[in-house]
Amino acid sequence: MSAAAGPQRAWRVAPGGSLRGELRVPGDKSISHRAVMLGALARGETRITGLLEGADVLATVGAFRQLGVAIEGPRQGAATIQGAGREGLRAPSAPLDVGNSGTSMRLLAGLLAGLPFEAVLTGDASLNRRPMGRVTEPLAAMGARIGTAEGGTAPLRLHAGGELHGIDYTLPVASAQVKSALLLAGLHAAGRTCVREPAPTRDHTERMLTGFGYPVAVQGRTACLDGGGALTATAVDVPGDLSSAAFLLVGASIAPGSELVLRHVGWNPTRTGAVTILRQMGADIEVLREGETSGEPVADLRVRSAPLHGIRIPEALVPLAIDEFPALLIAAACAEGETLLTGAEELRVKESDRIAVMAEGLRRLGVAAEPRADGLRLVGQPRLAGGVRLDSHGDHRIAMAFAVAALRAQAPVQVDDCENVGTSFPGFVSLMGQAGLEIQALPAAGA
Ligand SMILES: O=C(O)C1=C[C@@H](OP(=O)(O)O)[C@@H](O)[C@H](O)C1
Ligand SMILES: C=C(OP(=O)(O)O)C(=O)O
Repeated sequence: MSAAAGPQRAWRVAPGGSLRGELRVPGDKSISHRAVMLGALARGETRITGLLEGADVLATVGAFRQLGVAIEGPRQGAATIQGAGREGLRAPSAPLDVGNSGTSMRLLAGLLAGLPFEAVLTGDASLNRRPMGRVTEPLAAMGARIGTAEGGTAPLRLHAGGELHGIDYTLPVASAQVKSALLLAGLHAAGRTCVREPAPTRDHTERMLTGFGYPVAVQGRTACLDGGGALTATAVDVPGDLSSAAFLLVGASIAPGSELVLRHVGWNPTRTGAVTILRQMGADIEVLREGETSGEPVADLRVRSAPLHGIRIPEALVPLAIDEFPALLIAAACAEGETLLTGAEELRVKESDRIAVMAEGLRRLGVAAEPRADGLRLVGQPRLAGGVRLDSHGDHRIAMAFAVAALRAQAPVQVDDCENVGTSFPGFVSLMGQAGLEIQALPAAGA
């Protein structure tokens, strides 16, 4: 856990105010995980800059150290990995505990499947409740032997051996984690592995494999690779995380008098759904400069407050904004009229049931929110209730979304169970403080 997230368990967030300034958010979590993984699998020295030093990425780093990979850092976003190829991985002497991180667990399941030694992947109570059959079943079809807990959840026991063979697999859910797990397994499978997705999802694995010199054939929604090749170490610069930037984009949009510039944010089109949705609601978000770093698009963004109106969120945008819904629902809560989210049942199996937990918090904030099996309907309010206590259920994104809601509340908002903010956004409290949102750490949830 980062020092910035600290040991505090609850926050008291001051109401009102505006967000102003020029900021840089921490590195992209998805790209950081992949940089560590591919660096560990490659031959030679991979230097990473801009790496997210959040607990989730540190869990991936820790897992590779247990597998015998020499990793220096991370320090101020810089890390150096001495990769010795997949053959260089060694049997871990204890279970690989990846904490709260679904990305670590699912991608490692693919990457480690079929190795000549046994490894156990486990996590915290939240992660060990999340569905893993979506990766273990197709991996078994490739020849992997993986034991799960009852109900297909973690801990996952990856048995030694089991020669892998390629697969042509159509994903039943739009999931970049499942796609990535199968492509990583495909690297060491005999023959060709093809993954077909029902809707586009983040393509960082495909891009980064190409950057490490491993050819991936992408045609429409199908990605294929041939097993048996090698990755070559390279340098990776990780851009800022648009999923973290989303809290600032929403906060500045809803707080009158705000203006923020966010520098060097990842601007991959498979991740920009939240900005498209906010713009459809009337948000004033401008792209100041576009570029590219390590094969990933980046941009500087300017956001100014603007009157928002409710919308029917297009279902095609849901996978492109999947982690941003806690923040987007706060924008909707402050928008005029009704917002309808559908096609988002995946939100029920994240770090918490994000539909149920957001609906509960929104109702406490005075917003009529009706959860549905696959989404939520709500009617926005000109002012949110204050003096309320909101439970994030240990979900980092929910805790940050509720904190941002205070910008439109009439009295302070208390957010409970905030430790996990350090999994994806270490330094959230101080960065928001710099921008103008005052968050006071309370010693414990009951304080
Ligand atoms: O591949 C990734 O890095 C991620 C994919 C998404 O999960 P799903 O693939 O389960 O939708 C997302 O929610 C997660 O935060 C990161
Ligand atoms: C769902 C998330 O992450 P993960 O699946 O890696 O736990 C997230 O960061 O919102």
